Formats: sequence, structure tokens, C-alpha cells
Amino acid sequence: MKWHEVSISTKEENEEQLSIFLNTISKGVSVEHSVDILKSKIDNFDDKFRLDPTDYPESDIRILVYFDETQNIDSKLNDIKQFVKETPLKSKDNIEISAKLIDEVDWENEWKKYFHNFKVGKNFFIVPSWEYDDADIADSDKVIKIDPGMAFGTGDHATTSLCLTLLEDVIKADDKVIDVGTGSGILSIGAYLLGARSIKATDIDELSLQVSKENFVLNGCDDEISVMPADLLKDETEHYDVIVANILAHIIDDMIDDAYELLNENGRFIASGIIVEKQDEITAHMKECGFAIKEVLEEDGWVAILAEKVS
Ligand SMILES: C[S@@+](CC[C@H](N)C(=O)[O-])C[C@H]1O[C@@H](n2cnc3c(N)ncnc32)[C@H](O)[C@@H]1O
Repeated sequence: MKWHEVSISTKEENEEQLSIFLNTISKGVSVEHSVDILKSKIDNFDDKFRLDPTDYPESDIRILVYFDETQNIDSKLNDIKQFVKETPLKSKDNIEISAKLIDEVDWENEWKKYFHNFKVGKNFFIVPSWEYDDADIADSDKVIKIDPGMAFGTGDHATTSLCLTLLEDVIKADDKVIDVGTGSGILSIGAYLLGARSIKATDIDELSLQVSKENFVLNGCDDEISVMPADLLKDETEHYDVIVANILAHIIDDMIDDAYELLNENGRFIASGIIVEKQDEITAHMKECGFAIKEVLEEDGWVAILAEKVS
């Protein structure tokens, strides 16, 4: 088996915007930082990833994106180039994109050695499933056991951790929740641990649906979370107390009207995956629909918006 490896050299400030997009179109993404960048982030990275600076490029960053050999690499390259062209990236300087075919290595599991326990929000403790027995877990921790496999959602990405933080603020016992674009299922598990029940987790990606089901079993909440394929809220008919979606801004924009319709009175919509530059556009659309903006959290150039349905 061979893989297409697409290499994107760019400035560090583009990492988050590019990574979230590339994760949605590929089989895997890894980011290599230059030594200097790594040094400046060592405190951030060390506990979760224990990186070795000698593995990294000498300047800026290199994002490696993987597609299996059956995928149409020319069309994927076009998608990437179009995204780079049309997105207001933080830096448009010196972006170089190239592709090559490489032999299979066990990179699907390689990243696991860099992924370790960490805390998110006030009380969440994310534990890779393969480290659970060794984890030093406090009684107060709400433990999310996770094996994201090839789905998005380890919890270390700002957009995911911001959603978990907002869920801590809004979920009340027995709230009915829908998690749109569940990925690894991490936000549904978080909602369950906070007391939500009758949770629905949806995604358009088959692999994410499979991975999320496995994670629900792992966390003993598969009875409370139904998993189904869906394109945003287009065919949804049930009503919810909380809707959470961590996708990209233009996709969130497509679901704002449906979210308003499907929320119960005073229901809350948590939306993330939104770059700071798109915040005003999204909040304006939310307000037009009747939402009140209750809180906006920001980290690493990403925002998560908490909106409430008011009549
Ligand atoms: C950034 S990941 C978020 C995963 C997880 N919820 C988290 O917060 O870490 C976005 C997810 O949305 C899914 N997605 C993208 N477009 C979608 C759509 N139109 N309808 C449903 N899910 C979608 C992707 O397959 C992916 O699993």
C-alpha cells in the first residue's frame, strides 16, 4: 500500500486554519515545527506531546497531509490550493505545496506515542484509551477516554477544548443535545459526563461515525448516545436544549437558521471551528435569526460562540 503525502511549507500562524481544513479532507495530518517555534511552545507541547526538537524543520512549519493511493490526488491538491487562495490566511508568504507517493509506514499509529493525558476546561481530563490504566485521575475529574483513530477530536485542538469549556457552562441535567460533526465523539461524551441525556451524534463521514461509536462504548455511554449519518441539520426534526457544532465557519453559517428552528425556547447553540476573522459575520447571522450572543471564547485565532434562542 502506498500513500500520497502532500507537504505544505508555511508560516506558523497558518497552522490552525490549515490543519482544521486539511483534517476534514484527508486521512491524516501532521505538523512539523521548526526548532525555534518548538522552543517557544515547549511548555504547551511538552506535557501532551513530548516532542523531540531534532525531528523538526529548521524554519517555519511543514504540514504533512496524507491521502490513500486510491484517492484522486490532483483533485485534492486543487482543493488545498483553492482553500489557500480563498481563505484570509494570517500569512500568504512563501506557501509551498508539493506532493509525492510514499510507501506505507505505520503512521496511523505513530502519533499515539506523542499523545498523552491532559486537562481541558475546569474538570475534563482527556485520557488516550491506551494510557487509561496508568493515568493519575483525581476524583473530581470528568474523564473522557478517547481513541480518535483517524477521526478529528483528541481534545487538544483549540476549537474542541473551547467547546468543552462552553459545555461545562451550559449543560444542565437531562438536557437533550445534538453534536453535529461529532468526529471522535469527544463533545458528546463531554455532554454526557455533564448530565445530558438523549444525545444524538451525527457526522457526514462514515469513519467518524464508526470511531465515535467505539468511543461511546469505551466511555460506557453508548446507551445514551445515538449515532447517525447526517448533513448538518438538514433532515433533523427533533428539538433540542443544546446544539453543538465544531466545523468550519462557512459550514456553521449554513446551519444557523436550522439550529434556531430546532432549539427549544432558551436553547443554546455552541458553534466553533470559526476563525477570528469570521466571527462578526457569524454572530451577525445568528442575531438576524433571533439568537442572543452570550459568550465568545478565543484561543489560537479560533473562536467558539455561545448563542441563546430568545423569542
Ligand atoms: C473539526 S471536526 C470536529 C470533531 C469534534 N466534534 C471536535 O470538536 O473535536 C469536524 C467534523 O465535522 C464533520 N463534518 C464536516 N461537514 C459536515 C456536515 N456537512 N455535516 C455533518 N458533519 C460534518 C467532519 O467529518 C468532522 O468529523
